[in-house]
Amino acid sequence: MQTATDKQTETMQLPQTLEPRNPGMDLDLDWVMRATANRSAIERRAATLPGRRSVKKVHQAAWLCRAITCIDLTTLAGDDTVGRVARLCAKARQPVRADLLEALGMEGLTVGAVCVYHDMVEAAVQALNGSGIPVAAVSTGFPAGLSPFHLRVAEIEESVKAGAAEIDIVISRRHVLTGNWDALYDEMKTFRAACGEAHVKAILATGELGTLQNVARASLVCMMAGADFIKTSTGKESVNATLPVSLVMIRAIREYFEETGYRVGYKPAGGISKAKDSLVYLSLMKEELGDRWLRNDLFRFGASSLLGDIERQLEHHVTGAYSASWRHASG
Ligand SMILES: O=C[C@H](O)COP(=O)(O)O
Repeated sequence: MQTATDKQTETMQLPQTLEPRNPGMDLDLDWVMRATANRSAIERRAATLPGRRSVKKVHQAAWLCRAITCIDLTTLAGDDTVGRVARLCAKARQPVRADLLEALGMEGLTVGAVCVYHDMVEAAVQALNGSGIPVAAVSTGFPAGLSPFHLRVAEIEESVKAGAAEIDIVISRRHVLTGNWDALYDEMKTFRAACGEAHVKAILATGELGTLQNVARASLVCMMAGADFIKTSTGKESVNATLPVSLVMIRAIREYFEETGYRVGYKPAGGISKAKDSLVYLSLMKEELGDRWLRNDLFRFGASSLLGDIERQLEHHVTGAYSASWRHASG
């Protein structure tokens, strides 16, 4: 008989490439200026999310495995070394202990990508050779994005040359804060072109954009300029991924899809370290955008420590030893 995990696994044969691409469009300033965000309504809706039973217990292990496939396993530290990146890549190839994966019928499971600074791209590409796991490089003067423009463009080109298949660019927050949407569009379009065949994620650094309305408008402008993903944060701002910001960005993605027919991906990043939070995000994607956005070509977590907690929770699922806090959180 087919188990719930089997059913989930069927739809978990995930593409490792990000299709279809968003070609972008001309900047539509009227549309951008129409975008608003009602903070209190957004916050009320966001507040209901974590308390709800987001995923039935019988499906939790399969959903946690799905969350793993959506992780951009990240190290972005000044003291990164080739050795640390090699260890991270080994974890990316086999994110959970083999006996747990076997017990769950999830052999062959990998994370979505490995995310590093430019200098570590080559080491990651080598360590992931043959695995099909792409390397994502943070770029354009990450995290502040304040280096000379031509150097930011050159950094993208260097990372692509070194083998990065995905580029996580940071936008100039000042363009948003001053309402200079033309400048943001041109910047994003130039970054997009420099990526060539590599997919581009636009990091909005939402914690520095002032208002949810700015988040909505910046999301639209980056999608119009051809972003394949929009991403909340670098992980280095004082406020990173939050549920209210996620709702605003996800709804911008929905609006863009309804208007253009192109699907843009979503990547919440920074401070997501608990398995139960990953389930809240997956439920949010399912409720707001539908099942298509539950695959890793359209959804990623930017996270350095989420995998460890998911592995612990999967162990509890396999051994039947749920922690009291997990039981409480998941109903
Ligand atoms: O893009 C990924 C973030 O930098 C990771 O942030 P984190 O270390 O808080 O998980």
